[in-house]
Amino acid sequence: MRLFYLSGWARARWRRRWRGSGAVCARDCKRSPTPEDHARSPHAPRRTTARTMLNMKLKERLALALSAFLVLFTLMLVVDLQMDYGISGHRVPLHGRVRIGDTEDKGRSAYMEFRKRFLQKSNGSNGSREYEQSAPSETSGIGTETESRTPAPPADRYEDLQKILFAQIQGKAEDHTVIIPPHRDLNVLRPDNPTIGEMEDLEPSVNASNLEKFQLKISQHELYENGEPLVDAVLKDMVYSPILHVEQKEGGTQLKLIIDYPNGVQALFKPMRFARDVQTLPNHFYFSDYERHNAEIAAFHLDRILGFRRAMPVVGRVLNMTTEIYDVTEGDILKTFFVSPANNFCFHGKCSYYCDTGHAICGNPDMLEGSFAAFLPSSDIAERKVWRHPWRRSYHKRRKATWELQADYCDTVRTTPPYDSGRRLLDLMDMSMFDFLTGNMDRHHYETFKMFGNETFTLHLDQGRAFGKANHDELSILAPLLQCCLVRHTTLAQLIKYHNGTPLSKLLRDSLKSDPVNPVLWEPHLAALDRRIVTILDAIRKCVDKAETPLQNEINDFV
Ligand SMILES: Nc1ncnc2c1ncn2[C@@H]1O[C@H](COP(=O)(O)OP(=O)(O)OP(=O)(O)O)[C@@H](O)[C@H]1O
Ligand SMILES: [Mn+2]
Repeated sequence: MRLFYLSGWARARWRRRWRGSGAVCARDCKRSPTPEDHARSPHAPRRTTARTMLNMKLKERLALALSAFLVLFTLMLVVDLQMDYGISGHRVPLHGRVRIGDTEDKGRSAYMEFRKRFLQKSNGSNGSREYEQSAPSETSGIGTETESRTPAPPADRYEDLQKILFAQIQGKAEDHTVIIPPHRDLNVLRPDNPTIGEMEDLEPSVNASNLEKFQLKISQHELYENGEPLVDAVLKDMVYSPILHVEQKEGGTQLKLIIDYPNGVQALFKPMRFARDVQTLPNHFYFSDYERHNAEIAAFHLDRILGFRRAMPVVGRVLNMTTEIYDVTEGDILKTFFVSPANNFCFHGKCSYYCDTGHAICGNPDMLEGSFAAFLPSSDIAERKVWRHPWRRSYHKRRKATWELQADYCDTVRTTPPYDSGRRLLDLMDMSMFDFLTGNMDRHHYETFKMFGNETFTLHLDQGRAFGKANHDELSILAPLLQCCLVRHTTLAQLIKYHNGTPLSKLLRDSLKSDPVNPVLWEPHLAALDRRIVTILDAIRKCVDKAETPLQNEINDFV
């Protein structure tokens, strides 16, 4: 209504315009029309048509009328289909969800839509919004039976998956092909679980640092035990110990510093570049994304909450760039320090990405926040093996990786050592879920400790590119899980526990409160965790359904 209301001022302007144009016409229309005017006149063609009609025979006139009627009727049908007036008897719900590029599924989705509406009606509820919201768009491809038979539940508690977990605890469903029960999982069985200290016959010296003690306690199946008090001790040392020396770490793509503390303690430092709410640039590929120090901190906490314990302890700390970096370093890096136009102290170091004046790391004015990751044991004590990740991305802006092109890629991986037996493939499934939760697309390699052979855990190293897009869930990170349809009983149990109980976002938020640079994560990143858990659980459910009724679900492939 407001649109049609004209103020006094506007009305006056409006009238003036009309009067103005009328005046123009009155002036112009006085002169005799030229042939050009004739052609322009709206009456000219109408007059010609009438004359032609008169000259026609009756038969021709009838044929013309019939054609006109047919054209009109066709037009009506088209309008009917679009607007659902019901003339054609073909009803398409006006607000029905339309899926683009889903030609095969047309019949089925129409059926699903009907069933959904029918069930809601008969249930007398208005739960359609909740239903739509509880169905994650990424995995709600072709509806499963579970989706259709549920009359808009307020929240899906994944009771079907819980049933399998319960059966496995009671010693049933032991040969499940998707959910691997504890008694078939070497991470649970742990027939042997020696520590690095035991393997190397090393004991911490009398005045050993907390980190040295921690390193010697790293075992075949995890970095540290659940509740290990040394974790907190190591974190505290990295925050409160004086920094004796700093040098740039060789290798790697982006700037990192090695921090030396007293007593031989070392940490890997990644500097803060942006505020917490700065997201990955939309036109940046994962491989040209900047590293985020807070992602390293949050990922350590998340890895611990999920019970993996495969990430080294990481903590945040604010440094004085003058006394804690510039004064205690030497070499080429010194030449890269400068004072910015905003009077902040900056440096850029030397590395293959973003190590130039345009991408400098700047303090405020000389206080710089960063992440400090406890150092892994040196290669003299525990050498590491670097593995190419089978689901590595192409790291090329146009090329695709093999796993993106082959739907049965997992069959190849499953039959190739070390993925054909033991815990390794299950570890990659965990890593895929961990990375999906954090949005980390940068898992090109992974590392293990050589001394433990193949039956050892995979380290969760380098989470610098995680937590970059809070509102985007990158389903391709789940490709290992989606293509192999394999998950540890223990991992699934954890995910269901967080989904049905205290949300993962809350647990992580609470855990991060102990960090000196808290708040570590932007809230939307925390919210994303709860949303992504649902996607993972949906994916596992689809795998289970597919395993139980393979033919019916053949078309339900995700990737
Ligand atoms: N906590 C640690 N202690 C000791 N060394 C580490 C630690 N974390 C990582 N490293 C080593 O440093 C290397 C580089 O670290 P990281 O992967 O985090 O940096 P990066 O610049 O992201 O590397 P890239 O660009 O190759 O991914 C790793 O491959 C690993 O071998
Ligand atoms: Mn990296």
